[in-house]
Amino acid sequence: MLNQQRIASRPARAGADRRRQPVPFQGSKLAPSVPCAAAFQLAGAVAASTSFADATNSSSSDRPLTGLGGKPNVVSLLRSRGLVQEVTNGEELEVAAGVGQLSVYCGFDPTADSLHLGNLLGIVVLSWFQRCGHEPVALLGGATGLVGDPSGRSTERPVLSEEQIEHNVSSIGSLLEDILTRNSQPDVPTVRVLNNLDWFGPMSFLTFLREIGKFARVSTMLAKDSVRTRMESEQGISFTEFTYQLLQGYDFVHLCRDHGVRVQIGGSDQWGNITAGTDLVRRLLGGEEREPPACYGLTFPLLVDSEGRKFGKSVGGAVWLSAEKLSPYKFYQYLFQVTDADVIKLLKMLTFLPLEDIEALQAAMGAPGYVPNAAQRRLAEEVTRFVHGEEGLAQAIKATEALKPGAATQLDAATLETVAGDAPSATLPRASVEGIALADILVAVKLQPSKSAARKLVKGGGVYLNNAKVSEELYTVKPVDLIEGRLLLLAAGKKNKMLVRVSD
Ligand SMILES: Nc1ncnc2c1ncn2[C@@H]1O[C@H](COP(=O)(O)OP(=O)(O)OP(=O)(O)O)[C@@H](O)[C@H]1O
Ligand SMILES: N[C@@H](Cc1ccc(O)cc1)C(=O)O
Repeated sequence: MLNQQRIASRPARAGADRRRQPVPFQGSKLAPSVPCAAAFQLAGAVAASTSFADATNSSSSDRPLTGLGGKPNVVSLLRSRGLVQEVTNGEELEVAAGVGQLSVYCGFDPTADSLHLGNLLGIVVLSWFQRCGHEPVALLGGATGLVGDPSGRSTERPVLSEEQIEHNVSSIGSLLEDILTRNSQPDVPTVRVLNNLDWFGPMSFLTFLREIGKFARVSTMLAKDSVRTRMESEQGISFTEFTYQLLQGYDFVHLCRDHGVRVQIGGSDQWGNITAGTDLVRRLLGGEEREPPACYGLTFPLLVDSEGRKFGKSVGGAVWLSAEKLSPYKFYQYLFQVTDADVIKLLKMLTFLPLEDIEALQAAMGAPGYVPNAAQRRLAEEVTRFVHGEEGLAQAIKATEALKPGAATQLDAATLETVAGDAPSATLPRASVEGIALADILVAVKLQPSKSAARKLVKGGGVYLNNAKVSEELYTVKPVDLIEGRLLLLAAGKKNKMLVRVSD
């Protein structure tokens, strides 16, 4: 029996498949899973935070921005930032968004225990709706995750166990709630996090067939790209995945009828499922004598890598949003290293910076005196702050500073552990560290090939102990050198770093 009481319908604390036209994203210059040797050279900077008024100033839009209570119209704002691919009834939605508060939802299937950078677009768009006065609803696919969305996939999804899905629902539920709640202002509607297992769990198969299936046309279902492409493949498509669009479609019906949700958003690969929803809303909630509620779908372009593949879990190593799976430092570094060709587009799509600030950065990039990577730094700061908060950003900047060659940053064990995955590390017994010549330790951890080479390097000023230069040839390591009694950061030359853990 499925446990339906995980992330249930709880209020938050504070508050086509066709026409895929992905946004080319050249990817980072550095794959996230690759230890970032080059990244050690990058310096961080403390960023200024962006006020709501600034963030929603989209002066370069050529459309009138009229929204709720003096806030911009969310649809034109999203258009101006390249965040609209298709809308089911664009003009009408734009009018509706200026007239009253809308509830808008984005669904996330629990196919992993974290979301990734591609999914961040959905969170950003939800946040924009919220900033413009509308209510964001994050829907966890506790039920749909058990079925598997065929959209954008050439093969069947692996079936995950109920326990795994349950675990993933709980992890991504907390992540979504944390990000959306932390980034919401006091004067905007609070976030709701729902789980579709709450309504599908208790529904019998017969009820599904009689009350939902009866309203679905098989010809329309077959015409969806997600189904058509798979039908043409050797493997075909299972009945299970074929029905997926009806589950997502019915979510929209349920959310519209019971929660007043009027808009569904998603990546462009979700167009087929989203229109299945608007279609079912018309059929189930409208009739000869009653107008169906006006519901809308809006898709945003997919972020794709340099080879045009959807930026997600499977391609090139996911850039995870959860700090447990990817440290804020690595997340920051990934964004810091996107190419010049991508950075402006990403600033528009992934940050809340005013367009005029982004345009100013763009102009500065081509002008003399431009500090290299200033635009990348801004991108990394803004997005890291949005995902990991001020604390996560501070941690990322501190780690970046600490790993800068010759940095004079005060090191602490937490910072060092943060970057442990990026610098090589070694473990030595305490007796092989305390009272032992630094040159010998350099050899023991293979930073130098021989004692003589190590001594020469120390003497020449090429060795750093906890970021401080040591030039005494026979220097011996003392207990006070150990950071929190257990760690040393050694560097031979400016780039070769090694984290030494001391065991008892
Ligand atoms: N690269 C991307 N750019 C924009 N939106 C994306 C991207 N990847 C996923 N999304 C959106 O995030 C939501 C969740 O998508 P999904 O679970 O399919 O992501 P995924 O992890 O990439 O999937 P997969 O399991 O196929 O790798 C959908 O609305 C989807 O369109
Ligand atoms: N199908 C979406 C997730 C989703 C699930 C349920 C919905 O109602 C909406 C969206 C995806 O794979 O990413």
